[in-house]
Amino acid sequence: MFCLLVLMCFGDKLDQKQIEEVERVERAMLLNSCRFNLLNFWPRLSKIVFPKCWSQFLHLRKDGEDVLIPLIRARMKVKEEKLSKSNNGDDDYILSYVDTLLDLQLPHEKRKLSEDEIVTLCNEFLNAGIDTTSTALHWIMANLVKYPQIQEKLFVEIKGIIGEAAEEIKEEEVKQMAYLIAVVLEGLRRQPPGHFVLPHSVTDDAKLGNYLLPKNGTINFMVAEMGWDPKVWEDPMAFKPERFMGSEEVFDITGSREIKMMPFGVGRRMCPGYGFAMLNLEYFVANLVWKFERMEMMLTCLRRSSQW
Ligand code: HEM
Repeated sequence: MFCLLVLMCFGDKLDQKQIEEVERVERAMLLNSCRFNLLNFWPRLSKIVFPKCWSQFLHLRKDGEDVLIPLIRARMKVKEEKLSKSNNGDDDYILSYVDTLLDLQLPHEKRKLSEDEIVTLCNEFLNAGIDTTSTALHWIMANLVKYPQIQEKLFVEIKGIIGEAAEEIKEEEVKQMAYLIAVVLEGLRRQPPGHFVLPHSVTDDAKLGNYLLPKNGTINFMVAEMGWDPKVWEDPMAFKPERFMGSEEVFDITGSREIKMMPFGVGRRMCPGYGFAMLNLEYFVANLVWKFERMEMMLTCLRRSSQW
């Protein structure tokens, strides 16, 4: 997952050492982010009140820049070389996240992003996309191990669509697998990777039931509890993908019609990576179930043949 996101971010396959460096700086930033939140309360004052925390933040930030800026500059060079080539329709060039950031023109300020801003956006992209997806994948696979009958049903669906001989399930095939999609949705309902969204604030005084939400007040949402609400979900703590089956339409995870769960948030600030995350989860779950079940079958045959 990490290598995939790094490839999408920088467009080049990095070597193991570079990947490890990116992982080290991203992890350090992520693990310390709660502590550094302290500095947000009153930024000018908190720098003075918490000097140790501030200097650790600057140190980690500098460490991150030292690792990411050379990768961004290398990408800039590759992009310039590509532009200078007469043949522009060149084939193995992958458009990366950094490419789009380098092209971006801020409409109001009429300027491009600075290197510093690009580093921040790459940090956000990598930190927001990696642990969320891998945590969801871990939980879904754990449920499939716990409930072999669900795994079996999924295996039968996959076999029916791709045929017994196929080695790998492709991107376009996973979208035909209704039960697979239901398994992924049930995983995100039952164990959403984030129990909250990012902090939001109300732009005006608002009333919610008997409560007043004052203008600029920070609010958040109990994402996990929404998915476990017995008024909305029957037997909410059970893992039952079937609850997402039986309707003609695919469940609306964006909450644009009604909000029954919101693992990716909803509205304008909803996770921009939700389509990619869903595809990743469907792809990995399907291929893991397919490969390991087939491997298990082969091992059983081998075991049997050795007994004969
Ligand atoms: C299962 C996987 C994922 C889950 C559950 C998830 C969930 C979320 C949630 C709850 C938010 C906050 C939304 C809000 O505050 O209203 C968010 C924000 C965000 N996500 Fe995801 N996410 C996932 C995967 C990804 C991936 C793969 C990417 C990128 C490739 C990504 C990029 C982002 C970014 C950049 C933001 C910040 C958006 C902003 O500041 O407005 N996420 N995500």
